[in-house]
Amino acid sequence: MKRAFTPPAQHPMLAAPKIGVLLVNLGTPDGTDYRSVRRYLKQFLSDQRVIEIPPAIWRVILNLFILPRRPFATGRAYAKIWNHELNESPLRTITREQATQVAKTLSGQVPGLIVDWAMRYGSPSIPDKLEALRQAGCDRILVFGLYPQYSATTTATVYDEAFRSLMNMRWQPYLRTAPAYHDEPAYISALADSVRDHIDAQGWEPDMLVASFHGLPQKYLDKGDPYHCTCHKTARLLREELGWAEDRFLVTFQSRFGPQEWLKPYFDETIAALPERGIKRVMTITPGFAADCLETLEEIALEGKEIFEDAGGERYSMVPCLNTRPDHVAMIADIVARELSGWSEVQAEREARRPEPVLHRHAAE
Ligand SMILES: C=CC1=C(C)c2cc3[nH]c(cc4nc(cc5[nH]c(cc1n2)c(C)c5CCC(=O)O)C(CCC(=O)O)=C4C)c(C)c3C=C
Ligand SMILES: [Fe+2]
Ligand SMILES: [Fe+2]
Repeated sequence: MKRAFTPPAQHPMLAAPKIGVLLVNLGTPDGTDYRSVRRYLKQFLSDQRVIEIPPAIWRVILNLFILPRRPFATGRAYAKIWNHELNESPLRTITREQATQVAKTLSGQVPGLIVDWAMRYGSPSIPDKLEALRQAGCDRILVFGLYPQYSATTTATVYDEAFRSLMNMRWQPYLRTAPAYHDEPAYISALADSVRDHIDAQGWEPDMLVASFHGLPQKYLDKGDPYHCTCHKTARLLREELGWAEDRFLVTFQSRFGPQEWLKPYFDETIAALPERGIKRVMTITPGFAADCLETLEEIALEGKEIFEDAGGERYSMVPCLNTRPDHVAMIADIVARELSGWSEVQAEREARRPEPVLHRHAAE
């Protein structure tokens, strides 16, 4: 006689299967106070993809020389750009809004899709969000690093963390990662349109457009990180899309950290030297950042203006990051849709087969 199978009480019940998308940016502290910034910096700067000094030596330097002091200065910098209304950093506000907008854009296109967001450092964390997506029924998840230019220090560490999170799951979702998009035509044209829109809004033409990318230690380029080359490719494509001459466009690298040599030319030195060459009206753009953050709002918009004006510059303005511009949201949504190829068809079939949400059932039942 056939006996009915009784699943154990703790047997997982699976919600109707769905597809998840997790947009991930770098991260940010929970507050501007010493403790919050220290916690964030400790996690960030303990990442061996970011700091390649042997861990035993680096731990001593980090704990004795960096963490006792740097959180004060970094906290003061965050305080200048903090979103007081929501009590969070602009990077967090913008990333959340990007996820909401991408979800809206794709809602009619891909059935059963959940779009969420996470931060590589700080909260909400990648493991927490992957677990939440799994709980919501996502058995296939696309992780999308919000970095236009691939670097081991950014893109790779996001994907490392995502795969590491799966190590703790008994029932893993299937994971895909989205490629960086430094030369996507839609990204380049959104950048060019953002420059044109900014010039219109400001009502003046710059003598020079300075494209500033976050720096890396020169050593990482020497060891094979492709980031430097892809930054230059983005910049060249942007200049060509704008139709500007080479002498009206510069590429620089910002945000040096530590005493070693970083990618050159350095942003601060470059803009300080422009006024004496007669270049008095400058606009800056930061194509390497998908969202405005400390590095753009404080370092480029505020500090950069001060450096340029102290050196005799007359007009200075930063083109905002692509943030939630409709062309940026559409570009992200298009890449997501492309990278879900195959999965969206499977999902459409699942939806067609199953009008009602179905709980997990055993074949023997
Ligand atoms: C966009 C690409 C980025 C690369 C490449 C990158 C490399 C990199 N960064 C540090 C050290 C710091 N970065 C900090 C802030 C920060 N970095 C990025 C992006 C890239 N970093 C962003 C978007 C932000 C801002 C986050 C926000 O909340 O707004 C900081 C913290 C601030 C400070 O204390 O100065 C540090 C430190 C290294 C060492 C590195 C490559 C090796
Ligand atoms: Fe950084
Ligand atoms: Fe290069």
